[in-house]
Amino acid sequence: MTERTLEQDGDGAQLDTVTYDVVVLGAGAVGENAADRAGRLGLSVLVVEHELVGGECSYWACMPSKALLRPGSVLAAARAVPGAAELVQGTLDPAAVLARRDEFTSHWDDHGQVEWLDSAGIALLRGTARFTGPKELVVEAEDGDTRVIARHAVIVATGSEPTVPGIPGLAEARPWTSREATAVKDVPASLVILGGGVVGVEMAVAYRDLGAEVTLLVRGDRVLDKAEPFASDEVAAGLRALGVDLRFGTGATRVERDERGVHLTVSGPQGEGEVHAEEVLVATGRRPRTADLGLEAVGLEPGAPVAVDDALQATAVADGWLFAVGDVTGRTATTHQGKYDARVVGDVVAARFSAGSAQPGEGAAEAQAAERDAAAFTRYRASADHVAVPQVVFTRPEVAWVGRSEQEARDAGLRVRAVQYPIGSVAGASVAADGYSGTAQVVLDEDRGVIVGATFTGPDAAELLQAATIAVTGEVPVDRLWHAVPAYPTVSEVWLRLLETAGL
Ligand SMILES: Cc1cc2nc3c(=O)[nH]c(=O)nc-3n(C[C@H](O)[C@H](O)[C@H](O)COP(=O)(O)OP(=O)(O)OC[C@H]3O[C@@H](n4cnc5c(N)ncnc54)[C@H](O)[C@@H]3O)c2cc1C
Ligand SMILES: NC(=O)c1ccc[n+]([C@@H]2O[C@H](COP(=O)([O-])OP(=O)(O)OC[C@H]3O[C@@H](n4cnc5c(N)ncnc54)[C@H](O)[C@@H]3O)[C@@H](O)[C@H]2O)c1
Repeated sequence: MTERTLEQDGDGAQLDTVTYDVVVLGAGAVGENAADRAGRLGLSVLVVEHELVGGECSYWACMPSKALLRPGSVLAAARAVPGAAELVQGTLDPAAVLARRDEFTSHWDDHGQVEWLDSAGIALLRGTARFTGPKELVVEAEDGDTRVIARHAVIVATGSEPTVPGIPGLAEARPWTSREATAVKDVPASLVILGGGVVGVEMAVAYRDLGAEVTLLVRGDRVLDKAEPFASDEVAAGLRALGVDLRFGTGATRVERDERGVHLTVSGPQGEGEVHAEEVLVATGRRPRTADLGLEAVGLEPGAPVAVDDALQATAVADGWLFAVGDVTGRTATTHQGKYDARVVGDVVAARFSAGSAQPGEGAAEAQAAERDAAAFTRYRASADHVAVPQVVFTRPEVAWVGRSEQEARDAGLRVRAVQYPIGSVAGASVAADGYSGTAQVVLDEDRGVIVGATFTGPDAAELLQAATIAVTGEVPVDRLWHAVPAYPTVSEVWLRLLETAGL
């Protein structure tokens, strides 16, 4: 049910007031999914968005970055197969790559996503939302402010934004963040990247493929510090093979920009030095977008993540009306995992506050009871976040992992054994590419006889991941996995080799 009224604000001005059952802040991929499911049993849902419907992933993150990376990977795949390789001459066509990227971002036009919201019966209010109290917000827009009241629940899905370290001169040097890197119109001749996390390594590959000279400064001693160490080493070797100037133990201490580009004073194992480039990309992590959200009006700390439980309910706010999901929680940092949480929070909100149920034959009271008493791994609890989060890094080699690394498993007190196999040794890999190079590893829980983590590197490693995610999430005993026969000759035959190596 939706209501619209005109009220007077403190200055006597007329203020449009709208009331919805559920209000979602942020129409990124995560907010859209949460809104969709929250409304499925008849609750009225409003989404507030101050930029583009579709959020970061559609316009400045997943989609454009993968559009920039894919052509280089296709070229490399063709070059690894004699017969095709001879026909692949020269390098990428940057203009064509950027044109295809523009198609992926719908030229930064969100009308297609707005149509989807309409078709799903979700209302959209454009403007910047700020809490004024529990279940109450003001949405500021150019054509005036609107007071928004949530009858039952507010779901915060405002995402995250890049951090820019306080290196002297960096902010004034107009650095790129992931936004500029993914929306680039002209490929610079040279790029220096700060940070060896996911954005840093993916953009190093993309810009090298597009013809730029790339320098990657990593303050620690490895890239991708959340990956298994062997995967970090393989990505580092891959970057160097592509011609990236990869420097470990190195940070920028000062940055200046003039008409020739950016000039960084860097400090590393060889002492102080200088790096010059046309542009500098800051890829040093992200923070939740909560600084200007009026969180203080509901007793939360502005700028901090909104902490939530497995039902995605805010843990520090009374009365069970506030929920949060996606990057803003600090709990997930990828679109797929944020959307998983969004499905959970949507179902939780729908069950708690609707007069109906999504389950055939189940009434509202039963749905509420089912949600209230929900155990882990039911549709009402985001349980996979703790044990089975998948991540793919689209470098060359690709890296894909799920669940716990060997070290994380040991730190959690599990008695584990890591089992590795070189993927290039299976018949399917030798068909896929000459000189296929990659590694598969599973982390076996010796006490329970199940896989608690897996990592794959190599061409198209991403496509090996879902089988591992199913094994980890389903806690499939390895004795039973033995009977999941991989087809011959596919790369998936590495599963058989892993199990044999484990002793089956
Ligand atoms: C370069 C890059 C590449 C990535 N690649 C991948 C990938 O390949 N795969 C993957 O799974 N993940 C990837 N990610 C991560 C992924 O982009 C994020 O996890 C995802 O976008 C988070 O979605 P979200 O809906 O939580 O936030 P967002 O997408 O940031 O959406 C939040 C929305 O809220 C709006 N908003 C914020 N504050 C307000 C306010 N006060 N009022 C109104 N609206 C507001 C914003 O405008 C935005 O539209 C990548 C990230 C980056 C930076
Ligand atoms: N393929 C994907 O799924 C994908 C792709 C890109 C980004 N993302 C998501 O986006 C998020 C943000 O990516 P990101 O790469 O910005 O963050 P990140 O946390 O992955 O990496 C940031 C890196 O910068 C380093 N760093 C931090 N401060 C620094 C400083 N002052 N100087 C030098 N280095 C510094 C950190 O040690 C870390 O290695 C990630 O959590 C990731 O999950 C996902």
